Amino acid sequence: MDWHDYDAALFDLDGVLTPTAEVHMRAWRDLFTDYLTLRGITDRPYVESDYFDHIDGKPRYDGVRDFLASRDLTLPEGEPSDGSDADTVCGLGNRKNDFFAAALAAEGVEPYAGSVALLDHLATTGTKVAVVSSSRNAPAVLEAAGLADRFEVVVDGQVAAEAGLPGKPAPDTYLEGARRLGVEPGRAVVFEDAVSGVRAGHDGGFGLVVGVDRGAGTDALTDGGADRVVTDLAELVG
Ligand SMILES: O=P(O)(O)OC[C@H]1O[C@@H](O)[C@H](O)[C@@H](O)[C@@H]1O
Repeated sequence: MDWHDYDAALFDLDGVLTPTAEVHMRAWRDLFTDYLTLRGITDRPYVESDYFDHIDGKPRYDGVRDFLASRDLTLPEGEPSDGSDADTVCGLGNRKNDFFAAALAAEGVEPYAGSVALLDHLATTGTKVAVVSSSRNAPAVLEAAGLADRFEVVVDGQVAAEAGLPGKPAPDTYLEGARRLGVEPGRAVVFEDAVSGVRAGHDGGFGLVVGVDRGAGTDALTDGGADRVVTDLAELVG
């Protein structure tokens, strides 16, 4: 990998820089297992592949809506300010966030060592870096992981909602990250562990889309638009 071929690297956060995709995954499992059980829906319980097929990488309320649609269920949209007990798309998403916040507070977060090694390397090559995450928790996770100071540009779920940008798999948040860095998408590399995210990078016309396989699978990431797939970002050092 010759980093002089590129001006910037845009990183997804959960599952790329920090192992928090797993924390989100558990929170979604707890939410939907409770939800389906309480409603007596037992014919198709929540299973692990539901996360990768319907939720992974998408903004909070899109994840709720898309999972419910997989079970032919719909709920009123509600408002982001809905309490976590509201039977709305936003209420369920906020309930999931209660599970996520509790786990983050209890467990803390350490970044992936290989990802830190790549960030250290990019600091020496002068490559610009940004975080592009669907999560509204991205600033808190970056802070908890000790990575916040490394990124001047962070396009997170809250920023996207305020700017009216559609979330992944739409390319808009990655394009906004490149715009804020002042680089052409064709000269930037996207790092993503979710199929929705590699699709966003591919459709945004980025110079290279790297799939990071943390469980989605090489085939799914390649089919989604990844140009190459790695299991650790240290593979891209030097
Ligand atoms: O609910 P939040 O923190 O805004 O996160 C939304 C999504 O953020 C993404 O980064 C994760 O891959 C998803 O699993 C998560 O659901």
